[in-house]
This record gives sequence, C-alpha cells and structure tokens, in this order.
Amino acid sequence: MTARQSPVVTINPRVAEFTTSPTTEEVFAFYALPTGPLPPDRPYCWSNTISTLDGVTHFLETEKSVRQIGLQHIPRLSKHSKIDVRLLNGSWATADAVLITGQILRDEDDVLCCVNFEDLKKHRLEVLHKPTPQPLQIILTNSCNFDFTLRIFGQPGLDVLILTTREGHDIAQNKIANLSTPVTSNLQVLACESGPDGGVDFTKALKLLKSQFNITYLDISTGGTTIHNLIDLGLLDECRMTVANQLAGHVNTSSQVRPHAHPYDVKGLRFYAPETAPLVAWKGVRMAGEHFMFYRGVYEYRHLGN
Ligand SMILES: NC(=O)c1ccc[n+]([C@@H]2O[C@H](COP(=O)([O-])OP(=O)(O)OC[C@H]3O[C@@H](n4cnc5c(N)ncnc54)[C@H](O)[C@@H]3O)[C@@H](O)[C@H]2O)c1
Ligand SMILES: Nc1nc(=O)c(N)c(NC[C@H](O)[C@H](O)[C@H](O)COP(=O)(O)O)[nH]1
Repeated sequence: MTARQSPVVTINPRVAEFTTSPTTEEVFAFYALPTGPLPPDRPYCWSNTISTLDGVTHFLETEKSVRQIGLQHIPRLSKHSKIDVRLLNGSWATADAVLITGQILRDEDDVLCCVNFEDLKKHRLEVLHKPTPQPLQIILTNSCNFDFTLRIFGQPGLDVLILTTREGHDIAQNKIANLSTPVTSNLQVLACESGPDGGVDFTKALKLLKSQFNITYLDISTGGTTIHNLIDLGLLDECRMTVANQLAGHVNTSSQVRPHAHPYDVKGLRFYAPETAPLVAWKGVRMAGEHFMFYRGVYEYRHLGN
C-alpha cells in the first residue's frame, strides 16, 4: 500500500528579513498556498498565533485585545508591529474562513478577522478567485456566552457562522430572538454533533465546513487550547507563529493564569512520548527588526498509528 501524498509547502526564499513593509509579492511568497493533494474530506488547516517569547498569547490586564502582545503600544517598534499586522491580514486573505472562539470574544471584544489592505484584498479576489472579499468568520463555542452586539455581529455583508453543539444552537437562537439591537452581519448558527467531552466534535465539524460551506483553507486564529485539541487529533496541517520578543510571565497582576500558545494545564490534552511527539518542520522564517520572528512550518505526526 502506498502512503497518501501530503500537501507540499514551499516558501521562496526560505529565510529572509523584512527591512520595509512587505510588498504584495513578499506577503504571498511567505503565505503561498500548498501544492499537491489537499485533505480530501476536511479543510487544509493552519494555526495563526502571536505570542511572547515565553509563549503568552494575552496579557489579560485592562486592554481587551492582543495588541500589546504584538508590541503595538511601543512607538519605536511600530514599524515592525505594522509588518506583523500586514502579514496577519495576508494570511487571512488566503483563507476561505477564519476560526475564533467564544473565549476570544470574551477577551478581545472588538475582534474582527478581516483583510484591511486593498492590495491584499485585490489579490484575494483577482488572483485567488475567492468568492467573497472577506473570509467567513467562524465562532466555535459551547455556551454562546458573549454579547451579540459586539463588532463582529455589526458588519453588513460579512458572513459569520456560529459553530456549536445542539444545546449551543438553542441558546444562540433564543438570544438572537430577544436582541434589542439586531445583528447586521449575515449570521448563521450551525449545530454540530458533540464529541466525548460534550463540545463540538472537531472531525465531524471540519467535514461539514468542507462539504456544506466549501471551506478549502481554514485559518485557525484561536488560542492554544483549540489548537492543541486539533493537534491531538492530527487535524492541523501547519503552524504559523509570530514571536514578539518580550517576556510576560505565567500570571497577570491578579494572579490569573495567562493563556499560552502551548498550554500544559488544560484538561484532556495529550502528553506525548519522545517516539510519538509531533514534529514541526519549518518551511519559512522571516525577521522584522530585532523583536519579531515569523515562522511557518508543517506538522509531522507520529502518534496517529498510520
Ligand atoms: N495572541 C494570539 O495570537 C491569540 C490568538 C487567539 C486567542 N488569543 C487569546 O487567547 C485566549 C484564548 O485562548 P485559550 O487557549 O483559552 O482558548 P481558545 O481560544 O482555544 O478557546 C477555548 C474556548 O473555545 C471554545 N471551544 C473550544 N473547543 C470547543 C469545542 N470542541 N466545542 C465548542 N466550543 C469549543 C470554548 O468556548 C472554550 O472555552 C484569549 O485570551 C484570547 O484573547 C490570542
Ligand atoms: N497582531 C497579531 N498577530 C497575529 O499573528 C495574530 N494572530 C493576531 N491575532 C489577534 C486578533 O485576531 C487581531 O489582533 C485582531 O482581530 C485585529 O483586529 P484589528 O484589525 O486590530 O481591529 N494578532
């Protein structure tokens, strides 16, 4: 029996530095879509994370966004934090959908995963031939415990999908029916089967996203919990990681544990043996100034028994 061929990621050049804002060509050279056969029954999935050098993904202080992780509050580094934002938009421009979570809506109240650069949007529509100017915004949630007046729900023309369990679907419908300010984004709620932990069954949900919503490329802009759940199931193809060189520490000023790109204290996550630990092969690296590194790698799974 021959092994199934995998998608191939080739970045040209493999190693480089951005000394000025990356051109359209430089952005899409770094985020070139894979060639070769894609997974037949689910989207091709990459994670998209910015973290401190010590892996923290949100300070959880007063600011309800991750802009301080991206060093956006430090004027002398603004040139390089703008490169981070441009690359982030470039990654979203190549995606059919972007997945975030209910937890993100609770911790980043103005989150919106939309492409805000005209050249990147043009490339999305005219070169990649995507049917919509913006990727579908998918919110993964159990409880639907967030405010339906948040920015993401007030964007006329933007497609938003709540991906939830049957129970979550009923909660969402009930909340939507009782809103005093109606949602103006194009909102749908999809009820999926639950997995053993009671949450959305990822394998089935990804199949639905491909078959019913035509999602070929999915950007997973979630926190580490969801990313590692997907790794455990072997469903994540790529790791896209921006490291902004600062050290945050494990907890915030109220001793609350900060979210981490690689959480080790989340119930249900797997531990690996040296023989089966997933590997990541870096396919491309970029630097911007002395504080930003951008990595793109592919997962090599060894725990799936194939
Ligand atoms: N820096 C970054 O790049 C970045 C990216 C994303 C999130 N964040 C931050 O990270 C934090 C969130 O990270 P995290 O690791 O706690 O979690 P996460 O983003 O993976 O979200 C966990 C939540 O997702 C939902 N969820 C997960 N699996 C589910 C399933 N199977 N079915 C239904 N719902 C499910 C639930 O609401 C759960 O509470 C937030 O503070 C956010 O602002 C940072
Ligand atoms: N800076 C940054 N680099 C990343 O690699 C990444 N994944 C995020 N993710 C955070 C979050 O998704 C975005 O910061 C907001 O969605 C942007 O929203 P604004 O354009 O600022 O309104 N942020």
